[in-house]
Amino acid sequence: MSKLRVAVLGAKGRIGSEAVRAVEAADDMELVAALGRGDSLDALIESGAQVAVELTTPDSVMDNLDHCLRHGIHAVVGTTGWTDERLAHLRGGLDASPGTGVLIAPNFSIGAVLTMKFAQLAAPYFESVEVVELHHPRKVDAPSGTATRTAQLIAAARAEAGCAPQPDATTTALEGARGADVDGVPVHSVRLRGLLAHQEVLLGGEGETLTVRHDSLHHSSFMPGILLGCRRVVTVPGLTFGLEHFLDLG
Ligand SMILES: NC(=O)C1=CN([C@@H]2O[C@H](COP(=O)(O)OP(=O)(O)OC[C@H]3O[C@@H](n4cnc5c(N)ncnc54)[C@H](O)[C@@H]3O)[C@@H](O)[C@H]2O)C=CC1
Ligand SMILES: O=C(O)C1=N[C@H](C(=O)O)C[C@H](O)C1
Repeated sequence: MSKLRVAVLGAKGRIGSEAVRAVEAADDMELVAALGRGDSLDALIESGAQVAVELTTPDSVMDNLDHCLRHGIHAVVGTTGWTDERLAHLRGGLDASPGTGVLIAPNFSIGAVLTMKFAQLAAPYFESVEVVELHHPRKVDAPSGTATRTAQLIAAARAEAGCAPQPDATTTALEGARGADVDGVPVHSVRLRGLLAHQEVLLGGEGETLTVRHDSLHHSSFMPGILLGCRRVVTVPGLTFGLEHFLDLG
């Protein structure tokens, strides 16, 4: 059976360099290109890549994806910075490239995907929910893509269940003290030397609290999700948002 031809964009970065090793080690894949900032995207076409794994920066991802879609190359995207406007632009590119698939995964680790599921499930049963994400200090964006997605899922679950707004008597606060407001859910970002990628969802009700915590301790935690994404994205045209859609979570 022929191997899946995979390229990695952002190949010298923290997660990109790990992805290069993971693709090289996968029996069913061939690493055909490993591109860094400044490398010509023509190499993607010349390499015959079927899938591009996009692990660059929020300022590069859109141009890279535009290029992939123009050439019918499927994409597995871990890069953060997604807004409604960016998603609308991407959908336009996909409409013009029928048959091409793009997976955007706010988080490739199974534990983080489950954290989001658990938080979504629990959120309607508690009066208060806040998200705390903790990352290494070289991260350029805040809140994390995972925390933003988690808060959006929580807010949607609470809206669907008809939950009242969260109790909060704050009338004066130093700017930022209550975190960022993502669809009504406070999200707090910590940047700390020694950490990699961590998240807590704090839920509070009458006389009880529940904490759902996930820790990525090494970039290897993201690799099974990236490889799964490459295998599946070539079979699912259009936009898939969230790795959970490629997992059988029941
Ligand atoms: N979805 C997930 O599970 C994960 C997502 N991430 C996200 O992946 C992105 C990268 O994270 P890190 O590796 O920590 O950052 P990093 O800064 O270590 O790596 C990014 C790399 O991309 C390169 N780059 C920038 N523009 C480029 C371009 N146009 N073409 C090719 N390479 C380019 C940079 O030179 C750098 O080497 C971030 O948005 C981060 O949030 C990181 C870990 C897990
Ligand atoms: O920058 C990182 O490191 C990570 N970025 C992603 C995010 O913003 O959610 C995924 C994970 O948290 C690691």
